[in-house]
Amino acid sequence: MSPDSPTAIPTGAHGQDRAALRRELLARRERLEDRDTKDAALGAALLRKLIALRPACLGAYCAMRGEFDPLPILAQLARALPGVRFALPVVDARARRMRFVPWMPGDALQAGAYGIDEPAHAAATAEPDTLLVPCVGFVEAGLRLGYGGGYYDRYLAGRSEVYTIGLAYAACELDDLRAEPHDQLLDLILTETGAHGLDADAADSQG
Ligand SMILES: Nc1nc2c(c(=O)[nH]1)N(C=O)[C@@H](CNc1ccc(C(=O)N[C@@H](CCC(=O)O)C(=O)O)cc1)CN2
Ligand SMILES: Nc1ncnc2c1ncn2[C@@H]1O[C@H](COP(=O)(O)OP(=O)(O)OP(=O)(O)O)[C@@H](O)[C@H]1O
Repeated sequence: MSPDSPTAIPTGAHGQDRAALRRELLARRERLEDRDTKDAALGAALLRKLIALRPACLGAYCAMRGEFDPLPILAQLARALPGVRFALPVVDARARRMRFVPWMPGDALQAGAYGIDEPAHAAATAEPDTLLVPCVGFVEAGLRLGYGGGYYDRYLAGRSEVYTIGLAYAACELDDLRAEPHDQLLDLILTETGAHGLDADAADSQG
């Protein structure tokens, strides 16, 4: 547990039952207070980190179920880093796979699998060098809990060069989560109160 998140959920209550943990975490996210303040703090930390990283192609996502919405930050980043490209996931639910499709702020979106918005024009495929990863829960070391589809783990398997930034709220920190063999550690996890994950110290020192 990190010092700035005294509320990390003890997994003891649920053992390592990922489905039960997911339910509790999603309920916590729905009950979050001061969402606007938290979103502003997380958005500012994310923008600062991205300007320092200077991605060529940033993979993002369209928020659902109370996730942090990164799209406003993309528009700000485009102004700060001329030439930066973006991509959004397009899900093939039957194959349980996703790929990334080029997208720029203002381009059309339409509802896709699970009701998540995706680019309306999805013929091209992009290969992001930096990826924003929505987290249902996380542990300090950079392990992430998602919705249980395994989409990000499958996408990232064999793409170890992609720099991964998990986005979460501090209330969704778990004190322990047993890694499964397919789980991919995230390089960095940003919340409204700080940085976690493999690269957290570097992020802190960049402010
Ligand atoms: N905004 C956003 N987009 C994303 C993800 C995400 O976490 N957030 N994904 C991250 O992976 C992928 C979609 N993954 C998902 C995986 C499961 C469910 C879902 O609703 N599962 C049902 C279980 C039913 C089933 O297995 O078919 C459920 O939770 O009730 C939704 C999205 C790609 N796009
Ligand atoms: N690289 C992989 N190859 C094959 N199956 C995988 C791989 N990664 C994950 N899976 C499968 O996907 C399922 C869900 O994994 P997990 O519970 O870690 O999902 P998640 O990370 O929470 O979901 P998501 O990424 O969709 O938000 C597991 O049953 C796992 O076996």
